[in-house]
Amino acid sequence: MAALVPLFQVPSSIQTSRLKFKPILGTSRCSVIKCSSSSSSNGREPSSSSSSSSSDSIDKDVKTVDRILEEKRPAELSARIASGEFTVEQSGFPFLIKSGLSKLGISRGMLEFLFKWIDAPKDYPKIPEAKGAISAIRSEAFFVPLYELFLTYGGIFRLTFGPKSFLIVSDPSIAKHILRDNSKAYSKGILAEILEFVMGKGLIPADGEIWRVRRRAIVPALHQKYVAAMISLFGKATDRLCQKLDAAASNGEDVEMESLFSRLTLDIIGKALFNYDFDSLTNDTGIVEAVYTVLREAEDRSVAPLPYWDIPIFKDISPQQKRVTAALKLINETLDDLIAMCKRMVEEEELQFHEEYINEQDPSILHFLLASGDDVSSKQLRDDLMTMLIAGHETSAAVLTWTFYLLSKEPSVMSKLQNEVDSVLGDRFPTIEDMKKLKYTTRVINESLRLYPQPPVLIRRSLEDDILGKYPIKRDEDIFISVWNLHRCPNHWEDADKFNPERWPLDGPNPNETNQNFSYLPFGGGPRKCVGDMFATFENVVAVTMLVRRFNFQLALGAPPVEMTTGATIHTTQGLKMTVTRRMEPPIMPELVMPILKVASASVSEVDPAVGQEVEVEVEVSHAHS
Ligand code: HEM
Repeated sequence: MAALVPLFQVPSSIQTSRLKFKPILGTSRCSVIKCSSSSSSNGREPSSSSSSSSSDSIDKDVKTVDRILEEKRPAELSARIASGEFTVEQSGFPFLIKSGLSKLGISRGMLEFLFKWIDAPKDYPKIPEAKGAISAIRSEAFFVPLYELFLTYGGIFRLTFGPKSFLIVSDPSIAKHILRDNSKAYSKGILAEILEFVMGKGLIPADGEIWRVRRRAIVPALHQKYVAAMISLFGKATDRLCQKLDAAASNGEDVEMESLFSRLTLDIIGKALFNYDFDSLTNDTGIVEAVYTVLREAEDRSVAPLPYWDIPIFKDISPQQKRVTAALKLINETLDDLIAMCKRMVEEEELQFHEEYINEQDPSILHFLLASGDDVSSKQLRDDLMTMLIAGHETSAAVLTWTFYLLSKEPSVMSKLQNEVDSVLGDRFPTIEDMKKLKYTTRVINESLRLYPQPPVLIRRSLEDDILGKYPIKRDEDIFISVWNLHRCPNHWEDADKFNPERWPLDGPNPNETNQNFSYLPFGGGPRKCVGDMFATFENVVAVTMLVRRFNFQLALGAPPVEMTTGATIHTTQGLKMTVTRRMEPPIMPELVMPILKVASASVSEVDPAVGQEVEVEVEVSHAHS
């Protein structure tokens, strides 16, 4: 979730002109995120296959300029730091006394002890500070100019707009410190404030004791057997989408994939969380509309220049706010009904609760929580369900959207992917056993998550003074950890902007924040790491495999350019319009076998909520029937 409010709260009158946030690299660095609607880049004649020598040489020139600029940038920064621009000068009375005592032979250790409290902050270098024109970042997804600033100012810098300032972190070791090693010293800050209206004290915004108790209750619900059982749910839901695409392919209609992916993942998460079929791929019922009203409001609040929702009279008379209140009421009532119904089911059940408990009729997380005897108020349960509904819906939809966008730009990756799917699945529904075999598909998802992390920024607030890298910080600092920057850092990644699933060896471990030492953190890290990482990975793998084995996807002719905008996750500005065609040579036809209670093993990284430690576990997965 990216709450961006503060970036946009400062009036332009207090901007300084010392540094303009003008992208230094020109457009080439960002070309991967744009495609024009002209015929050469609409996916029918992918630009990557063009081999004209003049464009090659232009490409080379651009790369050389990029490289020179990239090499120059650290040098410029070093020169600015060396010039003392970012360093507080050592002057004043305490400094004079200290240097006098030093000359008298007092040891350095003793001096440091004596002067610790007087000049501690001044002994440290000052965090590089970027000040600038807000207009420059308003025009595009806010994390793109943050990337340019990162190249200039380094792995941690302060972004200042008048009286407000934020620390932007793009250094893996500092990210590790905040998220894992000293996570207790950080809260969710602004994020919790913005999401309160919809998530209450749910797991994402919650901090402290409430978070600890709820995390302990919820993590066990996503056990291996549950995730395995979800595979068939993913398959059935994607099959409904395939039917829709089949009709579009027959009629020669283009489809807007971003909204279809949003509906697919809403249908999945509704069933997975509380056994409710939104059926949003087929119907626009009141509840589906209510969910979208609330989701859009959460995103609008994230980018609002001021907290309009708190203005006393406005919030009562604004039609949009009235719609939000009505939508929340409908969702809450629906959730209350579902909770009540599930409670009755659990009461009537001959319950033998155990670690991998699962109810065959209703394998939902809600059922697990109630069966576990989780002592929780209905309000808290509602907050948790709503949190997971949002967390598990928008993120997966965004991953699928950008994966298909990337695939449409790289036909060679698409055909390699289709080959794997044909040979592993044919036209059968995927099973849990297939998840281990679909290695290239998983790498495609890994790589898509590297280029388009969802969310692109993690938000924290310091609860106490701390030291980040070599810089001391005070409590109440708002911090944005830019996963976008970490995932595209040119020093860490070769050809950082290139969609290249081959960068992850097929026989290597599944990349995660632990084995990539916090340079790659698609699901966060530390005790607050995503609880749905395995669920989401399998969901994406199932959806991708089932779609690409039946269809080819190309950007539609004349479609608007695919550009990014930020809400909670990275959205497109105008949708992802694609032409879908049935594959010419369909794979060997159906062996619709769904094995019952087979056993497979999977390796996942999990955080023990009790101790907040990452552990790599090898687990047995019992696969429930389809
Ligand atoms: C591809 C899909 C997904 C991505 C990329 C993703 C990513 C993330 C990330 C980066 C965080 C850490 C946030 C932070 O540290 O501030 C997170 C937290 C969380 N995610 Fe996911 N997520 C996905 C799917 C899901 C699903 C399917 C669920 C639920 C079934 C889920 C539930 C949660 C929850 C509850 C948290 C908060 C955990 C805590 O604070 O203890 N996510 N997710």
